[in-house]
Amino acid sequence: MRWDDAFVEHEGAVARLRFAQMAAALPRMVGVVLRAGWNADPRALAGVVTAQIGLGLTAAYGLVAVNGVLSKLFANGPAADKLQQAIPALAMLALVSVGTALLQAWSTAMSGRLEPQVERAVSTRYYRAVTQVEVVATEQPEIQRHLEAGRFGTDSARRMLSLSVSVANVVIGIVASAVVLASLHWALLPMLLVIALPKGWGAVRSARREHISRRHWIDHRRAVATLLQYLTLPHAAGEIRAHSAGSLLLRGYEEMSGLMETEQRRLARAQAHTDLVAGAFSGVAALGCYGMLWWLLTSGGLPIAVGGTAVVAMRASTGRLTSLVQQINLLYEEMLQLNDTEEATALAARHAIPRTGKPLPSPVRAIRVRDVSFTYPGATVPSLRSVDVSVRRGEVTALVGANGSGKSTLAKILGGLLLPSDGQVWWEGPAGERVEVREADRADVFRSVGLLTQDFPNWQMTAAANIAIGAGDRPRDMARVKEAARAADVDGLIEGLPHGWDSIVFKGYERGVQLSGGQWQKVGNARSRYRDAPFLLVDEPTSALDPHAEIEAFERLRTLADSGVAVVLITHRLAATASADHIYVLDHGRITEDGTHEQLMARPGGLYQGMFEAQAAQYGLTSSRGADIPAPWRGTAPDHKEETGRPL
Ligand SMILES: Nc1ncnc2c1ncn2[C@@H]1O[C@H](COP(=O)(O)OP(=O)(O)OP(=O)(O)O)[C@@H](O)[C@H]1O
Repeated sequence: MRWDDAFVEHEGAVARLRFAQMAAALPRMVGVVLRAGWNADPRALAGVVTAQIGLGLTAAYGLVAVNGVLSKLFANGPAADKLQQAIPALAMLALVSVGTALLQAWSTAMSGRLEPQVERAVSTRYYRAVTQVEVVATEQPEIQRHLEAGRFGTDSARRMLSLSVSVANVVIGIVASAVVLASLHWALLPMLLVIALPKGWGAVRSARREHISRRHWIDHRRAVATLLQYLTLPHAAGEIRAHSAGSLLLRGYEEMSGLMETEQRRLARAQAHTDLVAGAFSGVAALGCYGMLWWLLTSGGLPIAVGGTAVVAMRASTGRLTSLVQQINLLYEEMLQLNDTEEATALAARHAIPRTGKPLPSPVRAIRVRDVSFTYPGATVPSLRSVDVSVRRGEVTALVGANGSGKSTLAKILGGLLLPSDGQVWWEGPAGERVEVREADRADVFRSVGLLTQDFPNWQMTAAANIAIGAGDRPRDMARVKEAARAADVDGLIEGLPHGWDSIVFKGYERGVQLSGGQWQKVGNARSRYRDAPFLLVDEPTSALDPHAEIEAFERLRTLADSGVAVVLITHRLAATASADHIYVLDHGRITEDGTHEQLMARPGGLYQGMFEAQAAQYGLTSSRGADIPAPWRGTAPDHKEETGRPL
């Protein structure tokens, strides 16, 4: 389950990334973090930067003070006098320590304030971009993987900020030491670099290796996480016990974890090898440096006090370098992850639903689908072929057909979620003025549509939120939430729950309750009603309802259509479609028949007639015209056509 295709492609890209390119990428990524910090809280960012510069200066003054103390101590004269003369330099050292502590505290307070804001800014930008991606783009596995990979870097921004602060701190300290060392003797500076380089090389190499590995195994990690999630999910609890699915899942987890452990072992071995090589080179370099210092001291090129300061500075700098290498290693790892998030955000923007477009006619009266074909990305056959459909306000339009015939795909085309591969979808106004969906303002399209998909989400939220989320672009209106719940016949149930509308409709939370499948479907119906849109697309809205609830639900849809809404009903319950104003029959992505129930039943050997009679036979009803079949709203709803007329 490794990310095979993308793995090869991605490995190449990362492997080609040379040290210089990575060194160039680091400031860019730190720039992303700093920009996010500046936009979120400029005062806190300015505080952190000032504190860091101050810390660099105190480090330099500290070394100057050490040099002052040592020069006095190594000068000629009685010990008491030398100590006396060293007092001002010692006082400066003490002052520098107090200053360092104060600046450190200030930096900690400011970066603590800044970090969560930076994380929020980067996360919000990423998640906003991801939720605006065209549905069809999310169907492409390589896009989906890149978008998914971006998720791991959202908190990297926070860690990068804290690491950048530490790195800046250490770098400023090292630069200060370097300046002081260079001013003592020019040859001391290259020594510092020679010690640092091998460790820097080792750190970058390890970080790259880990990152490449993480990218290869991204699908694997997702699968392992999903397996574990099933084990604790309440809705899977029954099957896990009754079908012994738990042991199967655990076995799968163990096998997959075993593979990951092998990879971890490989990484650990490679890292140990790199560390050894880097440590050996660094050790040899340190030996050479101290040898050179010895030579400078013995050949008289360096006074003994300066030699002492150099040893203090080099020891401090070597300590700082070791910490710098560790910090840069972490920083680099975080940078690669943040880079993934930035790339995912940019990719999402490239595949985003356009934000501009022509406004729809006001009011929209109909949607006309003309000669529309649609093929899902990666599919070899089209799911829709040259489809012509008209959906009018004030009517119930039914889509029927065998499994996989294209009904849900057509509903998504009607709702503007998918754009046709060929053909047009026109949104039409009262005087026949029209806008094609590709040119339309899609936000306007989405505002005009209420949608209940077959697999609508059961949000782990309160009952009220589960309905109000049907119109996430409007502030919650409890009166309308209750009205929508009443329209879906679920208000009584919710009000009877121990915490009423505030009950969390998911077991396992405090105030959590469990709803049945049919009750959930009513909540889903209420949600699409709350949308209050002129076009309502409902895909199998009654599949989990009992017979009475089902009949009532269809009657309510009829009433809704009579009030001027266009209802598009997808169902396999053909008794319900019998009263639809117009029925389209799909077969392998084509519309093979359309008309009223009576017209379709009058076509001997027709697909609709065959399906209807097959269902009727289950009830022992045999009429070939379906006259014996009680349509759910026959006789109960007013004659809507007479009452409302056909608007178009
Ligand atoms: N996301 C997708 N990616 C690729 N192919 C898809 C996708 N969704 C559906 N299909 C294919 O498109 C065809 C039509 O599917 P669709 O879901 O529209 O059928 P349907 O008529 O709604 O079926 P059902 O009655 O079973 O709900 C099927 O062959 C299906 O496999």
